[in-house]
Amino acid sequence: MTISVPATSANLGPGFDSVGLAVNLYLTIELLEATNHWHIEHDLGVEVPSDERNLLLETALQVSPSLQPHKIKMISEIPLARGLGSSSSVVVAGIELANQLGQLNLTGADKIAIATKIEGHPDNVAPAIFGNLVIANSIGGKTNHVTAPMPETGLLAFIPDYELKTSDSRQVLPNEFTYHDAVAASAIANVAIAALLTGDMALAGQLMEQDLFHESYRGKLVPEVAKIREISHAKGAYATYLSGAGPTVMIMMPIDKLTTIKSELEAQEFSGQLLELAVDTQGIKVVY
Ligand SMILES: Nc1ncnc2c1ncn2[C@@H]1O[C@H](COP(=O)(O)OP(=O)(O)O)[C@@H](O)[C@H]1O
Ligand SMILES: N[C@@H](CCOP(=O)(O)O)C(=O)O
Repeated sequence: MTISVPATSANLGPGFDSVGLAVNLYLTIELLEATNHWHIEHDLGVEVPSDERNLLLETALQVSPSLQPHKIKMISEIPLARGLGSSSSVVVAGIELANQLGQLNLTGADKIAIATKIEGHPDNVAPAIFGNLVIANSIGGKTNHVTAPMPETGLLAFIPDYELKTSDSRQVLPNEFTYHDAVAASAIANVAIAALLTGDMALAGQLMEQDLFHESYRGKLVPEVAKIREISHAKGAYATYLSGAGPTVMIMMPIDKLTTIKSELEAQEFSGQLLELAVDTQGIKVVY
C-alpha cells in the first residue's frame, strides 16, 4: 500500500491560518513488511528520525496506539521548512496510515479535526487532505471547511536555499490587533476569498497583496519578496505572496505570462529554485 499527500501553500496573503492550496509535490510512504520495530527508510537527512520519533509515526500512534509495527519507505518531494507544508503532509500521512492499518474508517471531517489539533491551524492540513483550494477555520475544537476549485492560474514557486521554521516565523507576529485593524484585515480577506470563489483572479491578486495579518511582519525574514513582486508585476502577474510561513514566494499569473515571468526571475540569480507548479485536485491518495 502507498499513501501520497500533496504539498500545500497556505495563507494566499490575507487568508492567514485559514486558506490553503494543494500543489503537485508529494510525500509518499510505502508500507513494507510487518516487523518487530517500526523503521522508516528515507533520505531526508540525519535530523529526520527513522523510528517512532518521526512525525509520521508519532501521529499514527497518537491516533491508534496499538498498530502493528512495519517497515516503511518514505520519499518526499516537499522541501522541509520552506513554507510548502512538509510537516502537514507528514501529519496527514500519519493519520491515513493509522486509518488504513487500524481500519478506523475515518471520515474527511475526522481527519481534518485530528490534523488541525496536531498542527494548530487547518490551512495546510485541509488542502493536503482534500486537494484544491480549501477555506477552513477551527474554533473551540470544531473545524469547518469549504473546498473549491482554484480559478485558472499559472503558479511559480521561488524556493530559497535557506530554511525558515514555521515556529520561528510565527515569533515575529504581533500578539494583538486593534479592533479597527482586525476589521480592516478581515475585510481584505473576505473580498479576496469572494474574488477567488467567483474566479476573478485579477481582483483576488490585488487583495492577496494587501494582507495585513502577517506578510509585513515576516518580510524582513525573506528579503527576496520585494524584488520578486516588482519584477512579476512588471510582467503582468496577478499576485505574489509568502507561501505559508515562508520563505517560499508564490507567484500567480495568467498562463500566457508564465514563461516570461520565469525567465525574468531566473535572470536575477537569487539563491534558490524556481519551480512551475500545478494545483493538486485529489488530496490524500491511497493505492493498494
Ligand atoms: N518527511 C518528514 N518526516 C518527518 N518529519 C518531517 C518531514 N517533513 C517535515 N518534517 C518536520 O517538519 C519540520 C518542518 O515543518 P515546518 O517548520 O512547519 O515547515 P513546513 O511545514 O513549511 O515545511 C521539519 O523540520 C521536520 O521536523
Ligand atoms: N498559517 C501558517 C501556515 C504555515 O505554513 P507552512 O507551510 O509554513 O508550515 C503560518 O503562516 O504560520
